[in-house]
Amino acid sequence: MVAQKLRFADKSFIVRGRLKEAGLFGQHLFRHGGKMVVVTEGEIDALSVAQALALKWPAVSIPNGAHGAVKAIKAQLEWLASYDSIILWFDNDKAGRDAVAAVAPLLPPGKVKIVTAPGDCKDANDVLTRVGVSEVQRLVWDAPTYRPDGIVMGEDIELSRLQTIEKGWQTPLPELNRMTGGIHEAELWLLTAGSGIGKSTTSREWLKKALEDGIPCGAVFLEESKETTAKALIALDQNTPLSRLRENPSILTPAQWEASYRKLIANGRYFAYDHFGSVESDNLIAKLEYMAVSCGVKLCFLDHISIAVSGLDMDEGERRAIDILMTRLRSLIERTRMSVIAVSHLRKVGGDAKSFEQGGQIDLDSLRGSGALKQLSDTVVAIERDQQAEDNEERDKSRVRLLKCRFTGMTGLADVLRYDRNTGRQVVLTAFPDSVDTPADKDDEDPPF
Ligand SMILES: Nc1ncnc2c1ncn2[C@@H]1O[C@H](COP(=O)(O)OP(=O)(O)OP(=O)(O)O)[C@@H](O)[C@H]1O
Repeated sequence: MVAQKLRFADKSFIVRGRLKEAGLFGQHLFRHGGKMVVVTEGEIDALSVAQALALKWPAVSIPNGAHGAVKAIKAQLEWLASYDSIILWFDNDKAGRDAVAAVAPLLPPGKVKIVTAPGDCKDANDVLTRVGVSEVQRLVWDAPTYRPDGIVMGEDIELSRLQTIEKGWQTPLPELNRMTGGIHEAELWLLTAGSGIGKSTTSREWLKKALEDGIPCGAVFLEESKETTAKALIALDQNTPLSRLRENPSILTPAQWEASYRKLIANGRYFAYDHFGSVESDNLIAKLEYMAVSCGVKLCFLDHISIAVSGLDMDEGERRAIDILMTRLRSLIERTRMSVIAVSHLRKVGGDAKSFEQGGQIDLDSLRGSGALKQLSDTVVAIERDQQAEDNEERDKSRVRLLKCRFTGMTGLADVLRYDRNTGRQVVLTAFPDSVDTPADKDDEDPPF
């Protein structure tokens, strides 16, 4: 005997000796190893379970109540693990439930089962005295196996959910669509190019098509006001260069303004982020979450990553800030299932290599700021163009290069685009391959998300 616990009629108790050395209450009666052991929160509960199981099965109790559960279990881990099945039956109250949640992950995975006393019964002794022996037996034998949060049995993954069609939204670029399958639910796409090559122009073209396809869209263009973005969409719709429309709004008739405005802006599915010059990253993530959850946005355009992190006050600089933003963005996308197309910049090329503004070839390591950009994105699309080409036609021609695509694994050159200076539109020079749906074929289809 190393210790004695004395319990008085008023439920107060004192301890004599060294309880720390005593192990679990009742443990000394049972051997090392066996099929099953029941662990309760109190001594009387252990006696109750033992009696209900005809004294044939080990039943022990932690010595110090719920608050000492973790320590007591940790000290006897080896002995408990020697049993095939460890049944935890703690009290049906907050302290008991918290103790089970803290103790269960300490024990070997797959061995732990949990009993919860039914209804208003507090513990095993309560069940024995108020309901009876057979209920105690039933609860012990039927105890469900403990599984940590987030672990799912294969059987619980429904077959029908595996058979759903995963259709991507088709961008305006047919070859890119063929190579990627389009933008699927909960995907993070990066769009990158050298300075002034046409990232924003491309994003707006895609945004316009998504709105026409009936998809609720978010427009987070951090370098321009919400009015400029809206004006740019109207300019695209009216095949007018934005610069011309800004200088002279009356090149469009009131009816033209109204028609494009109703179609693309005031249509119930266009949501713009009014950033007022503040682009603090925490705030940005909260706004994106709101767009996804409360506004039902399925496709969000974020132009661009570097300005989104400029509000983050980070000693470690831009790389760390981009890591954090990308990680938050990724988890937001997983939570909300919204897809994001984010614009990202390129680093300066070193040495004699051609710059990205002069048509230099882009690869994944050209992304500026952090490895997280390529790692956490599903798809990375680059646009290459020689801004300084002698030949006008060559200067306005850009090549779309797929750098990464998780969905299909394809990479390489995709579409070729020509920028039409008279209309401000990107014209796709790629021929529509037979296998790709033309926009006309898709008229009567539902949107993919
Ligand atoms: N393929 C193209 N050929 C020629 N000019 C283009 C092309 N695409 C866009 N432009 C024009 O180039 C200018 C810059 O385009 P845009 O703002 O889209 O570039 P960006 O890559 O987003 O620039 P930044 O790096 O400053 O964010 C715009 O005036 C646009 O009209």
